[in-house]
Amino acid sequence: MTTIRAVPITADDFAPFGELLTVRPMPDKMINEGRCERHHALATVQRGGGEAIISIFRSQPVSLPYECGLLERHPLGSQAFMPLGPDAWLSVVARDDAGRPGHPVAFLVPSGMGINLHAGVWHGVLTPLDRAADFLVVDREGDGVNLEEIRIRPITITA
Ligand SMILES: NC(=O)N[C@@H](O)C(=O)O
Ligand code: NI
Repeated sequence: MTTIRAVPITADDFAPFGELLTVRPMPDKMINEGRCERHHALATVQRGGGEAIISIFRSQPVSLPYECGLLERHPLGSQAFMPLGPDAWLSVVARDDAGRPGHPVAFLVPSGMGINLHAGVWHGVLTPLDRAADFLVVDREGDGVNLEEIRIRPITITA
C-alpha cells in the first residue's frame, strides 16, 4: 500500500492544479466607501460553453489516515470549493499521465481557504476532515459528459 503524507498547501505547489481562494496580502481595490477590500479575480471559472453554477456541498468527513482509491476529473469545466465553516480540509490531486492520474499529492488546506481546480485536473472527491462541513461550490452545468472517474491502486494519506 502506497502511503503519502499530506502537506500544507501553497500557491506555487498547487499552481499545476489550480488556484487558491484566499485573500491576498493587499486588496486589489477598496470599495463600498472604503469599508470593504476587494480581492479581485482570484480565479477564473472555466465553463466550456456551459453555465457556471453555484451549489452547496454538505459533506460527511474523512479522517487521517485516509485511504483514497478513486479519482475523478471534470474535462469541461473548473470546480471551486470554498469552505463555509472554520475547519481545515484535505485536497487530493494528481497530474495527468497519458490519460490516467500520476502520483497523487495530498494537500492540507487551512481554515477559511478554498481552491479552484482547473478543468481536467484529477482530484479526489471533497474531503472535509473530522467534522461534516458545508462548501460553496462553483462549477459547470451544461451539455457533454463532465465527470470522468477512475479507480486507482489505493493510497493511504497520513497527517
Ligand atoms: N461529483 C461531484 O459533484 N463532486 C465531485 O466533483 C467532487 O469533486 O467532490
Ligand atoms: Ni469534482
